[in-house]
Amino acid sequence: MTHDAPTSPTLAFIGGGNMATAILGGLVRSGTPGANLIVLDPNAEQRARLERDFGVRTLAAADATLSEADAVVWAVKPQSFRDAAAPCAPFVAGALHLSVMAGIRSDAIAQATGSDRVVRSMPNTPALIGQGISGLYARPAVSAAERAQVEAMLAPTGAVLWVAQESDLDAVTALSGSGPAYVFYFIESMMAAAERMGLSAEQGKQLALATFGGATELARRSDETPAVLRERVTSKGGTTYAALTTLDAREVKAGFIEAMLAAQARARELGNEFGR
Ligand SMILES: NC(=O)C1=CN([C@@H]2O[C@H](COP(=O)(O)OP(=O)(O)OC[C@H]3O[C@@H](n4cnc5c(N)ncnc54)[C@H](O)[C@@H]3O)[C@@H](O)[C@H]2O)C=CC1
Ligand SMILES: O=C(O)[C@@H]1CCC=N1
Repeated sequence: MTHDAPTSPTLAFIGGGNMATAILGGLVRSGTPGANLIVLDPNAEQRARLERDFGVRTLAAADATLSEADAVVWAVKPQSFRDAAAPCAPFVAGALHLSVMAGIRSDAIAQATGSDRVVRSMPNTPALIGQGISGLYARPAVSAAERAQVEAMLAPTGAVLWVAQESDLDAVTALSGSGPAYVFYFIESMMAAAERMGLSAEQGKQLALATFGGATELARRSDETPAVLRERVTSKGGTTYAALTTLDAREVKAGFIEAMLAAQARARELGNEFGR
């Protein structure tokens, strides 16, 4: 899809790091002209990279250029939000705001920007290849058309899932936001085991990636639950049984659930530290 430059909204990104790059890449690939994208980042290397790769306009510090933005995307670390927002606020009170920051509550964003039109999202890094999923929450002041605008902005990065309560985003953060790291952790473990069993790390990686990809696709296409699909792999007294019995003896499932609850608690804590 291509947009005509005059009708394409102008978007300003505050912070031009990993997450901003993932979203910018999707927008540019799907036809948003670089001239309609403004990125504010104090880091000169980030600015040079984004100008070169996407043809965006960049700013080293907040100025009146930001008032051109129909929507502002907040993509700084939660710890940097307050410092980043203060100099931008005079220029962005009339805009729609989309945040990808973990933990920072929409109250805090509305207060810091002077705009009640705030959508919070929690994307994940597969957004870089268009296979992410973002949890989304909109404050009541956000219109249906603006929700659709946010969906269109995020569409090139993958799927979206709206939640009705803002607190649900802490769970989304623990699941899909941090989730790619759990999958990589699992793949690393499989690769380490492969080496212990005499395969090369490369062979281990090939087998692990194909297994993850295949099992995920099977679960997606099947009408059965993941539990039933697991049982189908597990012959009584067989190899999978031996593996799963060991995982259960080590209480890996309970440990995993505890780990995700810790991530959710940390997301809440960030909100308490940096939100209102
Ligand atoms: N990395 C991930 O998997 C995910 C990250 N997030 C959230 O995305 C946000 C950004 O994370 P990343 O892109 O990974 O971080 P990053 O460190 O790659 O990018 C942050 C950027 O902000 C810039 N910056 C610092 N101070 C600034 C200021 N005052 N004004 C403007 N720009 C400033 C930095 O120079 C840097 O380029 C975080 O709030 C994080 O919670 C959300 C979902 C997933
Ligand atoms: O670890 C973090 O805080 C961010 C949020 C989700 C993924 N990375």
